[in-house]
Amino acid sequence: MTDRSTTEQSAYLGQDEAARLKTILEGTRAGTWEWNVQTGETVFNERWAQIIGYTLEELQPISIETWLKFAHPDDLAESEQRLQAHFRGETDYYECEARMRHRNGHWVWVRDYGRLVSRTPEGDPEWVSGTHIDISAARQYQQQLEAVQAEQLETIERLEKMAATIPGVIYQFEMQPDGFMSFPYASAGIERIYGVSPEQVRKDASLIFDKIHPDDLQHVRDTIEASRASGGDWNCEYRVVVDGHVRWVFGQARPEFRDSGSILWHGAILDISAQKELEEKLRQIAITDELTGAANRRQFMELLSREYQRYRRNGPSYAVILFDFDWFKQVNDRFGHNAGDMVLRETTHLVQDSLRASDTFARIGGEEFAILLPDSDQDSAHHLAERLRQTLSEHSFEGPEQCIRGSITCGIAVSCPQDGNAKEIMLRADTALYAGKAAGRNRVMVYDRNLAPARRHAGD
Ligand SMILES: Nc1nc2c(ncn2[C@@H]2O[C@H](COP(=O)(O)OP(=O)(O)OP(=O)(O)O)[C@@H](O)[C@H]2O)c(=O)[nH]1
Repeated sequence: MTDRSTTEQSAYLGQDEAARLKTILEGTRAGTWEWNVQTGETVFNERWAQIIGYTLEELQPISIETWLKFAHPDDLAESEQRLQAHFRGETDYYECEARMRHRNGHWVWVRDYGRLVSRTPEGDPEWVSGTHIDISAARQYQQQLEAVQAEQLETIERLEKMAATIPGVIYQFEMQPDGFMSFPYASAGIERIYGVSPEQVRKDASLIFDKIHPDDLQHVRDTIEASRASGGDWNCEYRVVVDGHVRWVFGQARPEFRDSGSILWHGAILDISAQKELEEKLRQIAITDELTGAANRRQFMELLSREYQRYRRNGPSYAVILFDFDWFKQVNDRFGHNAGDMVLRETTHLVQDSLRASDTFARIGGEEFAILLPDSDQDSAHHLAERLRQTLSEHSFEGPEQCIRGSITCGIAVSCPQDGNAKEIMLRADTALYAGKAAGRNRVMVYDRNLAPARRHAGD
């Protein structure tokens, strides 16, 4: 401490208490007022006048009317009410916020504190004293803050409304360094997708993971881990099961690596069940024969190709049965095309009833069918073909007017290590079928290298 400040300190402490209190008050920049309720006598300090842009001198003569003249009329009623409550002893202090007209015409907000300091011998309020503190800057700041908050609220409401229109959920998903996961934000749509509320998962994401289809859970975890490790977007299609109801969803999110060490993904999960359903319908249409509902040639060749690849990788042998209606042209000619269609449809049902789930049955041409028998040899294929031939030759196809009887000829071929592609087995089965037709029809013929080559190229 310097000599000078020591001297100042001694001078300050040397003052009497009233003078020191005055110094303290001046330091707070508070306007002071004292008012005799009974006589109307009023005393303000210089600061009181300064707050509204005047000197005390300019406001003379001072009375309670001075306050009433400068205070905002709308605030006076409230002020009066609080003052009376204090006089009645209901409050320890009188406290009020009010506007006062500044010399320049604008309003200044003051916080008005006061206290009754004496009563008349009859007990009526006498002297009241208090302070005015200029809170305009704080009020302005408060108003700006409220405006910003209102704007933020409006933005959130707007986003919530937009979020409600999408078939899914907008969210933030957070992973802590210790692996703990939560959804700090999730739009209301999370209820529709996962059957849980945003509040339920705000602190803990495990409820969501419980709803992911068990077959897809690892995939979801792996893709999240890949996004965490690479910093790339998370993209994932998976199933969600809520109350036994399966729903397909597509999730996409971008990770943000935070200073705290946690990762915050911002993204959306959309319900794509309808799209998946449509995709599945289109896929079914693309692989199904329209007339019979059996697989079509494209699907048959696709599955045959997979079986061939499996066989090449030391998989089990497989067999193909091709069969063709005998004299089908005559069926059409005698009974009409619709009756011919009915025979093809009914044949499909009869054959499908005789197959294993792993077998594939397809209509690969007009009245030509093919059966792919995985994990089968020549004997089992022959046995099945013979059974089908017999079933169909004994069957009466009930037409609108008369019963139709018919027969089929089958050609059989089995997988062969020398096959260079999936089509070769089809050529051999076709050669066997052609030989069966040539030998009189209504029979099963197994491929033999001594048979005459096929009349056409099955599988092309
Ligand atoms: N009703 C119906 N007939 C079809 C369909 N596709 C092909 N056909 C008929 O099947 C017949 C096949 O005749 P062909 O190839 O001469 O054979 P086929 O009369 O069965 O004689 P083989 O096979 O030699 O015993 C033709 O009359 C075709 O019009 C179909 O989708 N519906």
